[in-house]
Parts: sequence; structure tokens; C-alpha cells
Amino acid sequence: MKVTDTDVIGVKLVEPKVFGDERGFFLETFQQDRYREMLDIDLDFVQDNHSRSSRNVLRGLHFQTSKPQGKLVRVVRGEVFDVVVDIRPESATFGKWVGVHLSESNKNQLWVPPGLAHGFVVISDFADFEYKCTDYYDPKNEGCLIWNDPEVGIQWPVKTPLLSEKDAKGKLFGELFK
Ligand SMILES: Cc1cn([C@H]2C[C@H](O)[C@@H](COP(=O)(O)OP(=O)(O)O[C@H]3O[C@@H](C)C(=O)[C@@H](O)[C@H]3O)O2)c(=O)[nH]c1=O
Repeated sequence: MKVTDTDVIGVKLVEPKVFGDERGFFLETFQQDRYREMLDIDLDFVQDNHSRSSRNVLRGLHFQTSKPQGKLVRVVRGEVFDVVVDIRPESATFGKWVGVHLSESNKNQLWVPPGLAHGFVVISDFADFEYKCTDYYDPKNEGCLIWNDPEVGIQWPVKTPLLSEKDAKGKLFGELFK
């Protein structure tokens, strides 16, 4: 397992160790002691989620206000471009975004600490997206930063994504955080 820091403070790319043999492959996708140490966190995961989305679907950019969720995300089938935006005003990387490709072939994971905005777009026919969360889903606490905010300037690989009604009504960074 290899863990690499990204351009957004606290967001880490995890490359798990994959054991391949004539039967297929095996990997550990979570092991509490090791992940706590390697990610430098002291948090428990309390919810696991799985979503399936078609090509060009963009989910995000989501965050929870008073109950922020840390997320350990990965792709089981297909490929996505996964994005995190730093919305922590006290952070040295406030306003910055980072994007990584997560796919069934690279088997990478991304650690998104509590308090950041997260989303992804599907760049394969479909994608199965799985993630662990450090707090419970709470729709009353949910916020949505608009995917194409010009101030944030995310370089998405899809220019006209498919969005939920909720995500199409996401708010501007300036409206939310200044
Ligand atoms: C996220 C979530 C949704 N739901 C329900 C609410 C709704 O009826 C349906 C679909 O919800 P959404 O449209 O919000 O699902 P989705 O757009 O997949 O939301 C997710 O997006 C990614 C980018 C994240 O980072 C996640 O934390 C989460 O916000 O599922 C739950 O019951 N529990 C959950 O934890």
C-alpha cells in the first residue's frame, strides 16, 4: 500500500497492494490499524455506500455542514474522474481542487477528510462507486457546490454532464464560503 499527498492538504491517494495470480486478484480495501496509521487519522467509519452511474453522470460537489463526512472512495467497475474541493476557510489550500482517475483497473482509493466538497464524473459506460464514511448521511446538513463554478475552475473531462435536479441547483463557491 502506497499513500501519496495531493495538492489539497489532507487529501491522499491510496494505491493498495494487489496480489494477482492465475485465479484473479486479491486486495485489502480497508484494514483499520494500517489505514489509520497510513492516512494519519483517528476516525471510525460508520457507513458504507455504493452507487452506480451511467457514462457522463456527474454527482456532486457534495458536503455536509455540521456533520462533515470523511470519505474513503474507490471504483469497483468502470472509471471516474474524482474531484475534491477545499472549502475549509482556515486551510492553506482553501479554494483549490484536486482530481484523480479512479478505476477498476488501477484500484486506487482517495481519502477525503471531513469538511471538503466531493464529486465525480463517469468516463466509462457505467461505474460502480463504493465508499466508506466517517459520519452518517444527514440530508438536512447537505450542501452542494455547483460543479462548474468559474472561480474554482475544475478541468472536468466531460463538458456537458448529466446531473440530478439537486446538483444542477448547486451554489457558487463565493455564495457559500465568503
Ligand atoms: C448519499 C445518500 C443518499 N441517500 C438517498 C437520498 C436520495 O433519495 C438517494 C440519492 O441521493 P443523492 O442524489 O444525494 O446521491 P449521490 O448524488 O450519489 O450523493 C453522493 O454523492 C457523492 C459525490 C458523495 O460525495 C456522497 O457523499 C453523496 O453525497 O439516496 C441515502 O439514503 N443515504 C445516503 O448516504
